[in-house]
Amino acid sequence: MRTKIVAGNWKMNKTLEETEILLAELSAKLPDTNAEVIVAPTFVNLVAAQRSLQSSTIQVAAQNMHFEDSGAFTGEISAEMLLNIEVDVVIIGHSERRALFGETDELLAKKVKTAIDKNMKVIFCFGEELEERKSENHFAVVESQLKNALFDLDASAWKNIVLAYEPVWAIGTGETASPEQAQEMHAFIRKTVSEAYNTSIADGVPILYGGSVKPGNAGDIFSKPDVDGGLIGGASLKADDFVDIIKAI
Ligand SMILES: O=C(CO)COP(=O)(O)O
Repeated sequence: MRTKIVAGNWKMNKTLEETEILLAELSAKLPDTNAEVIVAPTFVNLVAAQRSLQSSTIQVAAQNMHFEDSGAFTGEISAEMLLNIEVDVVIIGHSERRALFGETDELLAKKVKTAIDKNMKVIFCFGEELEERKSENHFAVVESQLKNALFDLDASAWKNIVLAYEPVWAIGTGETASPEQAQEMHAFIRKTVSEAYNTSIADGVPILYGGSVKPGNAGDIFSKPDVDGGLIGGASLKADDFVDIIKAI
């Protein structure tokens, strides 16, 4: 049985006060669930989030990190700094980091390697753009994103990897991949991991779907056999919506 995960990527949203209010609400309303629940507030609010969630099962993740431990990297945050505040989950490779901040597969491979070396859990994001789907290149794009950033990892690393398939055309657009499109791609991803490693690694790795997941569509998407949960953007910023999505798993 694979781990089910519902993770909220808050992106560049919520002040300190808003973070504390949302987490208090979420903690109070969190349903009984076997799924892991993760929230990723912005860096400056991670310490407060950890404090607010001290007696909760909700885990805290960072949205990004640098691959070096320290040094002259203005504006960056290291794995060491995250671990020092007890954050051991990190989102790497989000399409906004790739598209808006120029993060390449090569850079992402370094970040993943550092996080894995430090025994952190990595939520690795990838997915095709609209043009790539229209030209039917989506499988090739996803395969190369996985290969370039992950397939040099030792087999033992995979116990700490979570994959998050986020088709760029579905992020923040209100347009979701259909449950069938998500299942088709997730099955392809699992096959690709199986060919690169083995079936036991492929069967064990949680694959999340992300892109306009809402309370109204979460149940259908999560019902697919290769969809192990979701990475939620906009709908994770409202406690009631996020709770309803958790209930749908
Ligand atoms: O990018 C996402 C999560 O990382 C998805 O964002 P939305 O749920 O707002 O489409």
